[in-house]
Amino acid sequence: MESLLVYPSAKVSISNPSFTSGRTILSGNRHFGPRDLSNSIRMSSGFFPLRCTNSPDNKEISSVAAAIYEYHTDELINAEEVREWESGKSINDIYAKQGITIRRSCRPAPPAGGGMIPRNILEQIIWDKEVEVTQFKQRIPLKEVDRMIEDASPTRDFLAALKDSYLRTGLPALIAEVKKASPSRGILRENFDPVEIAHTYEKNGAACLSILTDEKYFQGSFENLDKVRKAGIKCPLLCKEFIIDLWQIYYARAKGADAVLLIAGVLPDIDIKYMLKTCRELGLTALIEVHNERELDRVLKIKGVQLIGINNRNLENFVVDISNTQKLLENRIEVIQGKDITVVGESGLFAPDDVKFVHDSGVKAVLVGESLIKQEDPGLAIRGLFGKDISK
Ligand SMILES: O=C(O)c1ccccc1NCC(=O)[C@H](O)[C@H](O)COP(=O)(O)O
Repeated sequence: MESLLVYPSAKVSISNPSFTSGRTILSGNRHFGPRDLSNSIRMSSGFFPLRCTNSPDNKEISSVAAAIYEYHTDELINAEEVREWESGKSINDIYAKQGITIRRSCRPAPPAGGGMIPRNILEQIIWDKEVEVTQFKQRIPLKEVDRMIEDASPTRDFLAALKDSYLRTGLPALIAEVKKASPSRGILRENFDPVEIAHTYEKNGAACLSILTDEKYFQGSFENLDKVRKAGIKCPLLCKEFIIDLWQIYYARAKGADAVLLIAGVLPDIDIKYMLKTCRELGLTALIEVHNERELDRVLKIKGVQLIGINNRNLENFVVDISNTQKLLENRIEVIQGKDITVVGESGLFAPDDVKFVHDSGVKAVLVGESLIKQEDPGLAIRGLFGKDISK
């Protein structure tokens, strides 16, 4: 059965049996915009096979398309990005207008002429992710992921766990990161047992855990996420991944995630909106990460955002500066509090003074990897980071 390739903000195409963000639409296929869809799709019930009456060969399309179609609220259909895409503007031009400097390579079907060279490590990671996700989707189509989700246990409330911990300790709630390696620091821990680390983090007061799933750059895996989830850990789990496609969100849910990371420096507003909606439907919390004022202001305009992470690390050049959290919150804390948004301070936190500094700036949670994972007992290291035992 052929499937409908759908990109939320844009064109759809009948081509191969998976759905993808439309940037990988293959040449030679006929493209449809959301308005075509609204006239042509007969929905059965929500998530199930449909018939696309204006497809070239009137084939059944995937259930995913139904889910995506449902998302075409008026707001999204009329979004400026959709109009721009339909009028032929390139996805990277649309991104650039929102201040997104990370381009898409549209691999594994490169644009005619090719020749794009990544401008920085984050761009390289995203381009590799485009290929990886395409391969993953061929191996495990969404229908299969859907079946896996049916067997998965219910999600736990990531945001509530952060809020409870903050109320209990009066200190920023800890999201402790299970991270073996990183592009900026190389191997952080040789003797890496994700389940053992997760247990010691939980025992020593972490409210939630962040599990790296990227293999190439962080030596993480979805298997680690699955293992930690099945090891009796009660803390809610963040799937720390470079998400560029809805499939990854479904897969994260199937593998035991309670929350996913959405990076505003990589995703345009319309993707963030779709992905937030998908997260809500799957019972997942979305942690939306920003690094600069422009990204934060974009995200603050999106309805339904509850959790924002301010990354002190510039992912394009690895420079870490914890005053970034203060700089971004300085003039926005009232707006943020008014919307009841919880802010997480991310990266570069090593000592109680660092935690106090970001707390004073307005964060109610922190995401910490390196300074814990490098210690012999990463759980005990939590006491050093907070200057006290936060488990009681
Ligand atoms: O950590 C990196 O080198 C890195 C490089 C490129 C993209 C993302 C990267 N890290 C993700 C994170 O921001 C951190 O894992 C997280 O905030 C924890 O930071 P830290 O406590 O400094 O390990």
